[in-house]
Amino acid sequence: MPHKEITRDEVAKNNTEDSLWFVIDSKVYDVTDFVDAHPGGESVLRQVAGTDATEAFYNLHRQEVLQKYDNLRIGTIAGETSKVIPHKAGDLSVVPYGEPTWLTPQFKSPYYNESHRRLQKAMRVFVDEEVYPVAQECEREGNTIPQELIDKMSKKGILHMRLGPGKHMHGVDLMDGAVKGEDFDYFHDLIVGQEMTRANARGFQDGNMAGMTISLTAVLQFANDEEWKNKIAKEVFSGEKKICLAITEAFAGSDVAGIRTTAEKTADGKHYIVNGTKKWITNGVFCDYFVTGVKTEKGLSVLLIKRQEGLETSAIKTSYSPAAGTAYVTFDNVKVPVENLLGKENKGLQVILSNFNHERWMMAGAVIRMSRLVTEECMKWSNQRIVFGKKLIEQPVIRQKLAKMIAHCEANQAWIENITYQMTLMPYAQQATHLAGPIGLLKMFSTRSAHEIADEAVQVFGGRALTRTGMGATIEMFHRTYKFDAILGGAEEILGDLGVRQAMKNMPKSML
Ligand code: HEM
Repeated sequence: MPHKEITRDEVAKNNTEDSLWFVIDSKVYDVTDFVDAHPGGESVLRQVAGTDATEAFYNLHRQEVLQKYDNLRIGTIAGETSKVIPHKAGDLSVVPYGEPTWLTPQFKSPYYNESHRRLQKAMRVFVDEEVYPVAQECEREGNTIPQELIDKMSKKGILHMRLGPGKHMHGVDLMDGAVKGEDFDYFHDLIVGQEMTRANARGFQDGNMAGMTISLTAVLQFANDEEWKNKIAKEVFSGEKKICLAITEAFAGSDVAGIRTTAEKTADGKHYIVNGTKKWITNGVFCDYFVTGVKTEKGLSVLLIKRQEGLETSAIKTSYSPAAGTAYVTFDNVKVPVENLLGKENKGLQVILSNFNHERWMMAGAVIRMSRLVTEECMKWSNQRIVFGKKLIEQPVIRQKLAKMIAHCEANQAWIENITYQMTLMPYAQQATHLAGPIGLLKMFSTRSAHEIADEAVQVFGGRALTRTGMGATIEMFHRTYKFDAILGGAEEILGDLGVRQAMKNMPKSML
């Protein structure tokens, strides 16, 4: 039926109570039975009955609406072809600046090779087909990630990849052979993070194993028993068990040393007894293991604590979706075997700090990608929306806003690629010495950019940026949630300060 050819005269005749047709982009829609269900109301559809409603439609809707309601399409106008480009899974954006330069055909990049391109393609298809629909539903309904998606990601090696390069990748099949585990580098890592962000659901983005990416690393690097480490890693990488990082407390956020949860050794020296609370614990609601910062006799220590009697979690309501599984965690005389100590007793700060750089770099990558998605939305909207009788893009003030947004996106992507390149050449310990500062500054700047971009995007979209559904949904979410990137993993001010302090360590002692 949809392939039927229909003339414009025929469409024009169907403008009655009993038969309501119109044309959008050379395709004919019969909305007779849809009028009652149309979220925008019945009268607006009757006004365009029998006519070409392309302009009216695109002034108010996203292209995806037509894909969703494709069952209303009854044919095409004889002799005409569609001008709208429908999105297919895996497609690159055709909007200028909608992709970073390395994914733009007319530009070259020194950083990416064929395996990066293969991985990008495979990830784009996977995110479009598998992650996006689940992410959107979880974000909307406030549900945490379904096991089915975790299992699919585990099979594709995505859980392994989220931890970055390392021994845990050796021999692992990644996206059906897109890249060998042994060859996986920080550019592959950047690609995975940036592609996953495109699911465009900020609460879900953290709910999608963010806890694992910042806590399992501590087990892999600091477990004191190889066999025990391998058992935990296997459980988590298979998706059977979930793990998160429990450091922050009501008493201490960026000020890690200020935590008050205690771990006292039992008289026989075989256990720690843990008491205290943790706040803002991403994924805590559904996790089996908690990599927990505790106060021991002479300093900070880190313990892997299993969910058990005495350990309770409750959901915290935040400004993003409960899909993140953000928890308040209480420990009441929780008994933990001493074998669960990560690193050395009282030397926990090193364990906690060791993963900060990767976490911050990863967060910067994500917010930079999300900023681009928002900029792309603004480019599309400005080109589509008619106000005061002309396209929004024809207003110089709008072009100024877009120029600013694009400049922020391009500057940040170029900076993160430069830092990523340095990371590929430095062992982890050297990264801490030379890159903790630049990564701190990058994260600070990328969230300052997000602040500017969110602000401008709301002005471009107007009222639609204030509603959670419809054309402005992406902007509404970004404006409501970009602060998670500005606070989590170290607040902007702390990171800026870290960057300058680290720079001053290399300042020559003599006056210059
Ligand atoms: C097959 C054709 C159509 C479908 C499937 C459709 C579907 C929808 C949907 C799902 C929404 C909710 C908002 C969103 O998700 O974007 C909506 C809103 C709306 N629609 Fe339609 N629509 C169609 C055609 C039209 C046409 C031709 C007009 C004529 C002007 C129209 C006017 C509106 C209005 C005024 C709103 C409210 C927009 C807002 O609040 O910003 N629709 N429509």
